[in-house]
Amino acid sequence: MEQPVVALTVAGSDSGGGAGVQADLKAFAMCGVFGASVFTALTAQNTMGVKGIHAVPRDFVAAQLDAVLADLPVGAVKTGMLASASTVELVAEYAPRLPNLVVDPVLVASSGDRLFTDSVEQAYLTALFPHAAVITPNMREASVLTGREVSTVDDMRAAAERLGETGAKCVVVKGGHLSDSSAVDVVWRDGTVDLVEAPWVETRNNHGTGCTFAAVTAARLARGADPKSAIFGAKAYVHEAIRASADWRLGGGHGPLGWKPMP
Ligand SMILES: Nc1ncnc2c1ncn2[C@@H]1O[C@H](COP(=O)(O)OP(=O)(O)OP(=O)(O)O)[C@@H](O)[C@H]1O
Ligand SMILES: Cc1ncc(COP(=O)(O)O)c(N)n1
Repeated sequence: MEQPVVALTVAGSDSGGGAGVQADLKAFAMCGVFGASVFTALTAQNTMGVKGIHAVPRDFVAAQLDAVLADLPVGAVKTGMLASASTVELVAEYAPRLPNLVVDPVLVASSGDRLFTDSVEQAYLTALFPHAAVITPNMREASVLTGREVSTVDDMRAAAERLGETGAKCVVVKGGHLSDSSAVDVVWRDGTVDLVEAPWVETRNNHGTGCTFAAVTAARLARGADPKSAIFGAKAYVHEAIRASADWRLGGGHGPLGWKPMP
């Protein structure tokens, strides 16, 4: 009998259900992958913003990682909100045991609220990125991480090349914050750059797009896809999921994405 493929998310809880672990597990399920979850933080959050963060102590993040890795055949790992430099460093220590590691360097929520309790940029750049199969900063995160403005596709390309110097095998700079008629992401791999595009969907329901993109990438890597096809599949899935909820009015702020099973 065929056994399920397993992916693991290491991320924060979004009490509003749109982002974080809640979004990741939904995306894994839509890709036919069983999801395990290590919580790094609880957030008191809704579509309007982040009201509070309660970080999980480092030792208990480690205990969760130990429990999952000792028992389940994890095929890929996605990290989201890691909440503190200490947790970023902890995940880096575990990285040799984390296959197909997709790092979404979450710094700020779509509401503009900070999602970390101290300065995590350096820990991402020097400790975690060198272990990553794919990293997925958005434009704002790429700007913070490179110390340069990222507001055009050329800037995204330059940022992707610079972030490739950290040792990450593949870099996706996501363009969800480009005001354009098309949603363009820049994919850097082995010194070559590709653009991946989808039509722009006019909606305010974009809470969790980044989490979902990285989770689908990890799910597809776990199922054996190569990085490029995993990323192109994630782009197609996110487009469909945004379309599925484009007309919803759930909550007073940035609403969540819908879902759609993906072969
Ligand atoms: N309105 C939209 N229409 C089509 N694609 C979109 C839209 N908004 C975002 N995307 C796509 O969703 C993916 C995630 O991009 P985005 O830049 O929003 O990430 P993010 O800022 O990390 O997400 P989040 O809002 O969850 O933090 C990218 O592929 C981006 O192009
Ligand atoms: C727990 C958690 N993880 C990640 C995000 C980023 O998602 P978004 O930028 O869509 O708010 C979030 N808001 N909350």
